[in-house]
Amino acid sequence: MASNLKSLSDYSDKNITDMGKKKFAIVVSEWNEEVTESLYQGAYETLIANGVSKDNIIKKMVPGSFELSMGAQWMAQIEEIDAVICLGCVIQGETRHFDFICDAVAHGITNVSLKYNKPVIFGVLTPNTQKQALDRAGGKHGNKGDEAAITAVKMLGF
Ligand SMILES: Nc1c(NC[C@H](O)[C@H](O)[C@H](O)CO)[nH]c(=O)[nH]c1=O
Ligand SMILES: CC(=O)[C@@H](O)COP(=O)(O)O
Repeated sequence: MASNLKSLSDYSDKNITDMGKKKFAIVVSEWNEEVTESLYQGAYETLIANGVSKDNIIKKMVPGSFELSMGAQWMAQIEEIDAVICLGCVIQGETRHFDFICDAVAHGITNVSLKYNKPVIFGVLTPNTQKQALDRAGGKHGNKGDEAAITAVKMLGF
C-alpha cells in the first residue's frame, strides 16, 4: 500500500511483548543527514515508547546507504544485540547509481538478517525527490523510522 494511503507512523501496538531487556543497534547513513537524523529520532522515540531502555539502544553511523549492510553485519555479529535497524535515504539522481545502491543495500541487509538469524530492518527511503523523502521522515506520510522500529519490536515478539 502506498505511503500516501497509509501513514508510516500508524501501527497496531497489540501483542507487543516486553522489550525491557532487548538490545537494539541503529545503523544510520550520513548521506542526506537531514532526512536520516529524522528517521533516527522517529525510530529512537518509537523504541522508547514500546518499553526499550535508553541504555539498550546503540547508534552507529556509516558514510552512505551502501555501507549499511557492512554496519549491520558488524552489529548483528555481537551476541548481545537482539535486532538491528538500518536507516538511510537514497535519492534518485541523473544516473543508474541509485538502482545499484538500492539493490545492494536491500539484498545486503536481507543476507545479514538470515546469516545471523536476527531481525535486520530495512528502514531505507528510496525517493525520487528531497520532498518525497521529507514527507516520509516526519512529514505528511509519517516517519519511516517509526515503521522500522516497530517492525523490529514485532519481529522480536514473533
Ligand atoms: N547518492 C546517495 C548515496 N551515495 C553513496 C553510497 O551510499 C556509498 O556511500 C558510496 O557509493 C561509496 O560506497 N548514499 C545514500 O545513502 N544516499 C544517496 O542519495
Ligand atoms: C543515488 C546516488 O548515488 C545519486 O545521488 C548520485 O547522483 P547521480 O546519479 O546524479 O550521479
